[in-house]
Formats: sequence, structure tokens, C-alpha cells
Amino acid sequence: MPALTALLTAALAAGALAGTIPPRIGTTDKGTASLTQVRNPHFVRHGPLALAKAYQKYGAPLPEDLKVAVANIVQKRTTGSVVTTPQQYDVEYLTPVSIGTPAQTLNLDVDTGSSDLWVFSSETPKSEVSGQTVYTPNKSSTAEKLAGATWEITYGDGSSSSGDVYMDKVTVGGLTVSAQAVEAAKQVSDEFTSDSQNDGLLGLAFSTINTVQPTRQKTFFDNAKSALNSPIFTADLKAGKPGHYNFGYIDTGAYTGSITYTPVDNSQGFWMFTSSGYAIGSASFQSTSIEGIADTGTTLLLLPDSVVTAYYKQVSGAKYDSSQGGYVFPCSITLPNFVVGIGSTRITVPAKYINYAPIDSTGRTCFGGVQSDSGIGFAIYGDIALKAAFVVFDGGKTQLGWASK
Ligand SMILES: CNCc1ccc(Oc2cccnc2)o1
Repeated sequence: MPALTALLTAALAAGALAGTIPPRIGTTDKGTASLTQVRNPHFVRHGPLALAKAYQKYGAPLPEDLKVAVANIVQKRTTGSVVTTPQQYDVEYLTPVSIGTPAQTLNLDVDTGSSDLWVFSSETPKSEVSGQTVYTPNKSSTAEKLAGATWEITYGDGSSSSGDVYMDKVTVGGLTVSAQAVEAAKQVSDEFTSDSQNDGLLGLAFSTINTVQPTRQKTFFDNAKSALNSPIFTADLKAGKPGHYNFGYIDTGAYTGSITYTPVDNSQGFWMFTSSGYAIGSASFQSTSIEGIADTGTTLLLLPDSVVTAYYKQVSGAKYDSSQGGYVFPCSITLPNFVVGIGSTRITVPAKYINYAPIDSTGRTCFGGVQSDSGIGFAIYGDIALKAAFVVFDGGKTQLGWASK
């Protein structure tokens, strides 16, 4: 069984690296070996398959029921993993997405707060394109226009876009959906035109709030879910450096401690959860339910006025500046950390994430990463908070998992 020998040899070689004195195969020397086992994080257990393997190992015929049970599951399971890169001040994170045949790769803003996959396209007026890479459906042999379909979306920051729809192949981090609704922009607002590195958005909220009419379309995750090892994706955003979106598995090396899961209410189409409360700096934890959404497409951490006021009360020189539309403070000030309660778990958002950016070129006054959620109706746990955590978006149990990292 050459494969087994090869495996054993490799394992022994690895063992040698671990400091034991392995036996020299083919001699009379004596020795010892220690093989360290590593659990496969991607393995999904399946009883009938395990039983069928045992029958096969000993050449026993599979009982009919078992044959049927195994036949139903032997479909390839898959995963995906893609790097996501922050733009200046971590204002947004851009992720390469391949569309069509041959592949047209665009850098999209993966947004767990919306559910449309839309792109700058050959149909976007040239006057509204300033440096973006566009999707040209006519150059894709797998593109099929979705007859009569249109879309139109407006985001929390007032930016908007609209257009028509093509079904095409979409690949993210090695994970492919063969027929994904790709919404081609025929119009984009100035905020998108001036956002020259952003080629569009890839929504990962629930498909119930997809804007395509007359027939709503599924998100990339909803289309991929049934083929994934596990019906989940994870967000691992980082401050000032690339992170990852993973699909179908949990990278147990990407976080510290354990993952705390909390229920999601998806009735409004968002990954909406109830935080158990907060703490400011080293002050005591305030146990109070705060309903909010996990939103990778929003830059800041938007919280109830009472919390925001309490936070900036601890910051000397902080004030609400109506000309900026938010709280500002001297850039040199020392800020307190902000602690997010998830059940009995605490996620600490470091003060440096909350010193968001200077308001002007003097660099004297800075804009806060914590601002009011007034008028929205719920809190928005945007990138300022998410980059302090490893977050599991569980589409199977409709729950969110949070871990420190
Ligand atoms: C920076 N403005 C343009 C832009 C980039 C991403 C988005 O989309 C958003 C904005 C706010 C919340 N969610 C998604 O707008």
C-alpha cells in the first residue's frame, strides 16, 4: 500500500522535526516516533458514510438501506476563502470577485447590510465612471439577460444605484455559483462615482430585501449555501490590513477563546441581534438590551444617543459638531475602549479604532468612530466594531457567532 507507506514516511519525517529519535527504516536500529494529530476543521461527520466505509474496508456488501442513505449524500461539499482589503481609514473593505467567462474580476464591497450584488458595468454612463473596473456582459459567454428585471437601491449614507440584471457565473475565493443575479448599474450616485476603487457591492444580508423586480433574486450566499460544508460564512476584518471572508467553514486559528452565539431576527432582512449591553473604558458593564445589525458595509459603530453621550462624556474636548454631523474631539486625546456585550461575552473595541480620522488636513480635530444611530431604528455594528471580532454568520441556525481575536 504505497500510499500508506508514503503517508507513514512523511509522518515519521514530521516526527523527526519534533525532536524524537525515529527508527531508521531498513536497519536493525531501534528508536521511537511521536506523531502529532491535527483535527481537520473542514470535516463534516456523517454516520451512514462512516458505517459504509467500515463495510467497504472489510469487503462486506452494503445493506440496501445504507446504500440509499450514502447515495443521497455523496455530493461534493465545498468551501471558499477570499482576502478583503481595507481602503484608507478602513472606510470600506474591497474583495476580488470574478464574474463571467472569461473571468472579469471586480473589487466589490462585501456588505452584510444589504442583499444586492451590483456592479459598475458597460451600461453605466461614462460620466458616472471614474476609474472603476466595469462588468461587460456582452463579453461573457455565460451571461444571460434576465428579461424585464430591474433593480434600484439606496444605502444608509444616501448613496444609490440602479439598473438591469444578468445571470452569470460568479466566483468568490474559489467558491462558484453558476447562475448568480449580477445587477448591472445603469446609474450610480456621485458617492459611488467618486469612490474610484469600489466596483460595486456584494450583499450578504437576507434575500428577502433584494431589490430586483418583478422577481427578487437570491444573494451569492443563499445560492452557494446548499453546496457548502456548513451553511455559514465568517467575517474577519482587520484594522489597516487585509482580512478574510470565509465560506462553509470556521477557521479555528482565526480567533481566541470561544465563539458565543446569539439569535438573529431576520424579519427585516438583516443580521439583527440584541447586544446584552456595553461598557466604556474600565467602567462597570451596563446590562441593557441594544438591538442592532452586523453590517460590514457600514464604516462606523452607530449606537443609541444615550450610549454615545455617555461615551463622549469620558472624552475631554469632545463635542457634537453640527458642521460635521457628528462627535469630534482633539486628535491627541486618549479615548476609552468600548466594550460590546454579546450574552456573557465581551468584545473590546480598542480606543484606536474609535479615533476614526481627522476632519481636515490640519490633523488637529478628529471624527469619532462611535456615532448616533438616531433615525435608523436600531444600532449598526459596522466595521469599527467588526474589526475587533471574528464573526460567524450562520445561515443554518440563523444566528451570529462572536469571538475576540
Ligand atoms: C462611501 N459611499 C459609497 C458607498 C460605498 C459603500 C456603500 O454602501 C453602503 C453605505 C452605507 C451602508 N451600507 C452600504 O456606499
